[in-house]
Amino acid sequence: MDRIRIVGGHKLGGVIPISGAKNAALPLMIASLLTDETLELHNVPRLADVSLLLRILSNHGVDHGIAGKRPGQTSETGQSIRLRARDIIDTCAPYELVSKMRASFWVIAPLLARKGEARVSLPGGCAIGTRPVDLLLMALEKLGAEVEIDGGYAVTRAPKGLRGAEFAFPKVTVGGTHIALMAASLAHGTSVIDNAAREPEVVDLADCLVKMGARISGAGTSRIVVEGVARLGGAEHNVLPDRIETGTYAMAVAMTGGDVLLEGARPELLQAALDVLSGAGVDISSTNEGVRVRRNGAAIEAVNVTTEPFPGFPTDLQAQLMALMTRGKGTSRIRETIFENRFMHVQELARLGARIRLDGDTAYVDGVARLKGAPVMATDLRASVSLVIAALAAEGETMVNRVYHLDRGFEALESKLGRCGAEIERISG
Ligand SMILES: CC(=O)N[C@H]1[C@@H](OP(=O)(O)OP(=O)(O)OC[C@H]2O[C@@H](n3ccc(=O)[nH]c3=O)[C@H](O)[C@@H]2O)O[C@H](CO)[C@@H](O)[C@@H]1O
Ligand SMILES: C=C(OP(=O)(O)O)C(=O)O
Repeated sequence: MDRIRIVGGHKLGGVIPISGAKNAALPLMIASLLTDETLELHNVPRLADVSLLLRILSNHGVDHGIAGKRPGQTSETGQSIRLRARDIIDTCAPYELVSKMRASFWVIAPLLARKGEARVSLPGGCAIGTRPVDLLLMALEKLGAEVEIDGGYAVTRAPKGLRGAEFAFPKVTVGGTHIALMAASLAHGTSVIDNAAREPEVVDLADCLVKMGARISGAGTSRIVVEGVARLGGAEHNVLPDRIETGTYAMAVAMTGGDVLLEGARPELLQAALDVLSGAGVDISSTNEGVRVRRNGAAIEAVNVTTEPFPGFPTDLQAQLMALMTRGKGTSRIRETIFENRFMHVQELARLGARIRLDGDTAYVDGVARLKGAPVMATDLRASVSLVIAALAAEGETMVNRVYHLDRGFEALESKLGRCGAEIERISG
């Protein structure tokens, strides 16, 4: 199994290109199941989750190919892919594939909308919480599907097609909103989705569906209206830049000190996180090329932050912020409200010398003068990268084990950081 070795203590300086967003690319790829024409996606990150989803989509009959490079795309970052689901050959998504990645469950919506049936394994448990799918199934039921759980599978049928409906999610759910958008786009009649997720990735999916012929208004607000259409067609779409990758590198630069341009980043996608960093004393500025992050000598001030659905501070940046605050001046308070068990990084950060107390959904982080390298291991994607951030500022060597978590969501991590002066290498095997 690969490991990443980091020797801390180097300031970061230079340019880090921001990749396409994993969490936008995945639902966009799944949307290819809604049409028999070609969906061409650009700026798709080269990630393990993308490769796995391609396997899942192939299983349903999606042909895929890598399209030519676009200006600015290197062999290391970003790819253009063409997806075509001429016919759906299988409406079952098996346990072996779906259990590896939560987002793969979302194929349930286009399979049902296009073929009138779907049998999809319930997604596996995950290191950040229980993550039920009750609200996703509720949305499909509201749109006229019959749903039952059979042998660990969600089995849904709508033999006469889905029909538009008006409903509200009792809790904001990104995946629920994605699948409601896809299903409602091919339903008979109009749907109104209240308390919809406002995340930029939802807007990106809606924009692409509109290019495919869907009639959607209000994406990005908590009330989305979808007028169903009889069929959708092909389209070409650029995946939006990854706001979580942007925030992660911003925190890495804040941690080590230095001056880095996050090229292609869009500040409006993560304003809450950038505001927290500014409040902590980090110099953040928007330029025509992206977001510039600087910290030269100033102390990192402690923060008081609660994770919330967009436009609030994202749960996917909570672990990274916690890593940064291990070097903060005073005690930071970080409250996690989205996932009940997203603190697996706490015990690993402690190996590096961090002082963190947990009290229910809140972590209290007492800043320390120095961290020291150690072997660490994390159990999920963002927790893993929080260890990388801490290691960049720790004295001596840190070995981050179980790198496959990082490969799920961070494209070319070692070379992006290495080119900015970090001492970081992957050790294979
Ligand atoms: C691939 C992808 O885009 N993943 C993101 C997506 O996950 P995902 O779409 O799975 O997260 P949700 O927004 O659905 O989850 C939000 C909350 O709702 C709960 N819930 C969700 C569905 C349901 O049927 N029942 C239920 O109770 C969840 O357990 C969680 O407590 O949004 C999360 C919240 O921004 C991010 O952390 C993930 O990175
Ligand atoms: C939790 C995440 O992903 P997933 O929903 O695929 O587990 C994430 O991207 O941080």
